Amino acid sequence: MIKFDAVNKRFPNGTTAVHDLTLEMPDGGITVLVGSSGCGKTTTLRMINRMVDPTSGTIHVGGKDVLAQDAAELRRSIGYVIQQSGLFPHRTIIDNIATVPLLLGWGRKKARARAAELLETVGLAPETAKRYPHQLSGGQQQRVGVARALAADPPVLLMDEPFGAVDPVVRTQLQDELLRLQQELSKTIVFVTHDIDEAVRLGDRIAVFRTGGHLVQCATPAELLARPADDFVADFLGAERGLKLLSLSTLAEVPQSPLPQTGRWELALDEARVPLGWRDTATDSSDADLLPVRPLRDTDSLLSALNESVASPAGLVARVDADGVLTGVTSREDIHERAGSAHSAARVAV
Ligand SMILES: Nc1ncnc2c1ncn2[C@@H]1O[C@H](COP(=O)(O)OP(=O)(O)OP(=O)(O)O)[C@@H](O)[C@H]1O
Repeated sequence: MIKFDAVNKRFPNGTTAVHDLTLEMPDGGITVLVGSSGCGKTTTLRMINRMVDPTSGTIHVGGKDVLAQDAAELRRSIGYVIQQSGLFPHRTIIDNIATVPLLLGWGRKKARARAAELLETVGLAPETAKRYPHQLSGGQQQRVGVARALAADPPVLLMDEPFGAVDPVVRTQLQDELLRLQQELSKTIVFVTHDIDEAVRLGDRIAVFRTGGHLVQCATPAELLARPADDFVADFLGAERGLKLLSLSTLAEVPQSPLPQTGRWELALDEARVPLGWRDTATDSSDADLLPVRPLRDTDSLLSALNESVASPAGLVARVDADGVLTGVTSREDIHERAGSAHSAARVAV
């Protein structure tokens, strides 16, 4: 666990970046730090590995006071990922990833073997190893940055806007990868972002900061969305915070029924019973006129289901298994009902 106790950071020019911060970041979880620009997120993160030292207060990592440890040694024992990936431009990818193991005296062979293994872990092809950073896309460079931070298998990973510089599609992929990796590795991760959707998606806990380095609220995503501590947090979460809450529940527990055989709209299926689109039986339409269907799986969110139920001309969501084969349908009313109960549950649960 990472523990901040009454921590203050005042820079020599008089700026208070962090004000009286007391915060616990649990072991094996992702704590996301959010807040507007300049509210002290990066400074908070950098105090964990002593790139910045606090003016007062204490910080413990795994029960040890960081100020009592050698700063360089501490830094090597904590993974660190930043927005511009921070790769060494004149070193190959494999050597970039092997940096910390080499510094720790692992020997070139062992360090490279570990780096090659990590390339695969973060979803990069083995031939990437011999390339240089400028020969990779932004998203690939970020993956290398994550691999490099994981190289010495540190228990703690600090990530400062790691996916801020890539487009939204790549960003979602990188978030998925991080969640998959985290299921395997259970690192203690501190993740800084401006993006509240990213925070809700990744965070086990979210800490919201206000200008002047004040922590306003630290809670699970569901609690934050259902019960923001004050107007500042509510504004920060945005007008759609009710909908964001639905992104945290899945369709799994919403009942489904067999495809109705009557009604104006018919769901066209292929031979394997994979949905193709909605056919309007009131007109003389062909397969080319089918209206689009976006079938959903049990793992899809209630927010996706609500979206699809509004878009579907039949007001029905087509449900499919992992192979895309139809398992049943769910009505718009059932999804609304479930959405309402997800809200009531989040309001009372703490
Ligand atoms: N080395 C420094 N010297 C003086 N002031 C600094 C220094 N580093 C940061 N600050 C100031 O401390 C405050 C907090 O900065 P910090 O980078 O921690 O915020 P942030 O929330 O990470 O911001 P952003 O989201 O824009 O990255 C800001 O007012 C910043 O200008």
